[in-house]
Amino acid sequence: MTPAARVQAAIEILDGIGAGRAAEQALTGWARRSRFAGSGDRAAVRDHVFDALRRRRSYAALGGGSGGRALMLGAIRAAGGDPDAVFGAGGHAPAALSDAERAGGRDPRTPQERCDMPDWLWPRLVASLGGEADAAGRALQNRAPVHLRVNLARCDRDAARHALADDGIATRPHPASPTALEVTDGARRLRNARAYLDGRVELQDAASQAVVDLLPLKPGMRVLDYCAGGGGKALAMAARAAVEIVAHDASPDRMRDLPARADRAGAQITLAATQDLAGLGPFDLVLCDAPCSGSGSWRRSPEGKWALTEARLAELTGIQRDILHRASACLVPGGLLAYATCSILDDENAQSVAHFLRAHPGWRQVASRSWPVQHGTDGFFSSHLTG
Ligand SMILES: C[S@@+](CC[C@H](N)C(=O)[O-])C[C@H]1O[C@@H](n2cnc3c(N)ncnc32)[C@H](O)[C@@H]1O
Repeated sequence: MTPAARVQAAIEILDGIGAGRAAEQALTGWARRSRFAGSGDRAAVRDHVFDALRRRRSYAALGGGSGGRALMLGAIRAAGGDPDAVFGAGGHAPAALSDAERAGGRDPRTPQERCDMPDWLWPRLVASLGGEADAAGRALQNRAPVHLRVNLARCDRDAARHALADDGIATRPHPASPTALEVTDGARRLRNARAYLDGRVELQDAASQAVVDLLPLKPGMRVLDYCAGGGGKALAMAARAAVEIVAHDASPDRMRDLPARADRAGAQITLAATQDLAGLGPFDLVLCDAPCSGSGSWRRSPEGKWALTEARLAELTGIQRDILHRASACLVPGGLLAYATCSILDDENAQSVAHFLRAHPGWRQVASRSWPVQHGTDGFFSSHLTG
């Protein structure tokens, strides 16, 4: 496909997303209809689409509209390119620009437009991050790096780097965690790399790894991963210390791949349904990697930025408070309750913790840390509580 034909494909996919289709679904539908597209084409079209979703607001301002054509016109203008080299370039290129399209568009005006944030959310971001809100918003406009966790139960970081290099994947150590690598070249080869297939490395953001590094895990401890999901943190805990891990999730289906992942990593993890928790406890440590807005990972899932509403945020904080309350009942006296989110919003972080402490006299926070998204990882928060 020519570069202009890739832009036309992105326009069609963005129009599908604008009509209500999920981004992945719209991309898969296009790929099925476009057997002529090679892997390089598919990757380039995907990048166009996700770049436009991350920067939907500023591209819409620059392109003079919210449809696929306007967003891609905005993208070209934002990059300082020549729209006429793409629109009307012939073949499968987008049709030539109309006079109205040529005359339309303007620079983004407000900080929230420049940072691609919804209006309602901007004051909350400023309240959460103060002068860093702008930097965080701008960080979320860019693609996320690919981070790996080295499974130290299997090999050390240097050995993993060499094994990956043998399969054409270049990495460098990431400062956020002693287990973290950042892929600098060859990320698309990862799925077939031997070190990935045999469990020496896992895909995991460096801040996610750092959240686990902070847990005071000791051999023999009984640990509950209360919101285990796919089990990324449960696997990281298992690799760090000989602890007994029980994984739980309100939607057990989310844990369906965990047994195979644990096998691959050489880890032992017991899956538990909610009704079994009382019989399996109490635990020395309970990790609540709570459901949240995902605002710290909107580089990876940019649709979430535009889908979040005030009502949904309020619902999420309610769920987080309920989880903290329930999880605290699973601990031995004096055990550690570790709360984490991949959110950069105070509402879900310090405020959810403050609410728990107000409702549970005798409990106190013994540690708290944030990983700002503008420092090269997903935005993350963690708090350690004990009662
Ligand atoms: C942030 S994700 C967990 C990610 C996972 N810990 C990892 O590292 O891969 C949050 C999980 O919480 C689960 N969840 C939502 N509400 C819950 C509840 N009330 N109790 C327990 N888990 C819940 C969701 O199903 C989701 O899988």
